[in-house]
Amino acid sequence: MIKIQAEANVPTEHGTFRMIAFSENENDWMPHMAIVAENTDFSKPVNVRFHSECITGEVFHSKKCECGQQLDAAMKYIHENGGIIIYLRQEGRNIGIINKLKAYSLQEKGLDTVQANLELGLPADDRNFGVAIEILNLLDVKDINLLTNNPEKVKYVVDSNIHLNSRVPLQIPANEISKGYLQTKKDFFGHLLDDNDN
Ligand SMILES: Nc1nc2c(ncn2[C@@H]2O[C@H](COP(=O)(O)OP(=O)(O)OP(=O)(O)O)[C@@H](O)[C@H]2O)c(=O)[nH]1
Ligand SMILES: [Zn+2]
Repeated sequence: MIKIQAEANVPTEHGTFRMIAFSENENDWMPHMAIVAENTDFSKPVNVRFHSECITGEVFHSKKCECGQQLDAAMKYIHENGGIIIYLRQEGRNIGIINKLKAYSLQEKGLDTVQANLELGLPADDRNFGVAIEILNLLDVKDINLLTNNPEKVKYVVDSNIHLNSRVPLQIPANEISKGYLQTKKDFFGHLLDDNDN
């Protein structure tokens, strides 16, 4: 069972957030995180994003995906409207950074995101959002607006004890490099993306 291990207020470029670390024990160096905007009103549906770690996109501003821009957009959104980002340590859709770089290497040879994972003998997406539901329960959140384009995340909430009030799209316009990646998300995973954006 995970629990809150530590929490503190952290000022950022997007405002100040309460950062909370969740794990089974305090020696976990990669705990899941929740960042809670100061003006969050828990008596109304809470804006929530489940965000999977992407070191290439978020730290190094990779152009292959839109994860860094989505994280920034979500921080800005919850700073303005209240809400929580649940930052999940699911690098590379939970195959880890070593396997993700191996997959990128295969992508350089022409495979798409999904084909590359399968070629490595790994699932196309190995994530489970159950832990995000657990975190919402620990924070006593019962009703949410979910910031996502991913129908799988929507399904996890619908199948849980949390009420889904609405889905808020979080679309970032494609660039020349991310175009194919976004098209695969739409075609293979059924992500809810508008045509004119990718
Ligand atoms: N295996 C693999 N993982 C990737 C690749 N590109 C991005 N990722 C990972 O994908 C995760 C982000 O998931 P996405 O499927 O892009 O988006 P999502 O979070 O499911 O959906 P949204 O809520 O709409 O953003 C992060 O963990 C990234 O590290 C890739 O080419 N291969
Ligand atoms: Zn990414």
